[in-house]
Amino acid sequence: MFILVNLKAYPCDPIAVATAARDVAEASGARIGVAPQAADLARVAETGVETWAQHVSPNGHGSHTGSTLAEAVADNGAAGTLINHSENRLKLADIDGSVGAAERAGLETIVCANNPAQIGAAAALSPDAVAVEPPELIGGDVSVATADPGIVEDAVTAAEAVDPEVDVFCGAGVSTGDDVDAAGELGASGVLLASGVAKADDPAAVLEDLVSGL
Ligand SMILES: O=C(CO)COP(=O)(O)O
Repeated sequence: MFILVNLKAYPCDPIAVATAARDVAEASGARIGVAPQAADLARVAETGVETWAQHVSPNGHGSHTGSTLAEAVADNGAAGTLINHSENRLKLADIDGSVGAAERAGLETIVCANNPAQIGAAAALSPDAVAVEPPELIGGDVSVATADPGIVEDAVTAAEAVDPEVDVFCGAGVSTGDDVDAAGELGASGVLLASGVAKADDPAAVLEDLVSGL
């Protein structure tokens, strides 16, 4: 299971979380990534943790003010990028463009989607993974695997029908090792989470619990 911690724009210390994630990953052998704000990518990557961007733009170099260039993200140490997070939704053509830009820059890609129908559409763009995150469960206390297990199973089925090579992750409300285990039992091969770690008093303790069943 891949555990990707999305720091969003939470007011946490990205270096403290990244250092804790690196240490827990090394001690446990689990794969843990951290996705900080774009401006923090290089500092987070310097900790040695697997570093992800929260977004890349569909465009390449040129007159595109305000872009997050996939090439710049890769040059600053990111291994991969989220695309189309529920809080940063893109048009279909731009999701396609961002997947292409990320792949040209050598980044791994996870395209987020709200429901199984969108998961099927996202899988058709051939990212490395898709992630189902019901918006109403994001930031809540109950994990998607508990609150709506059917949406995870249906997302796995939808992606499999389009492209069996595309991994399926899930996210929203994930904060414990039991949540990670439940997601795996439903067919997910990774989880995205944010508030459970970014808002924790002791992120290292939460990360240790998250990997405890792996
Ligand atoms: O949006 C998410 C991860 O990308 C999930 O957020 P929470 O873990 O805070 O529910």
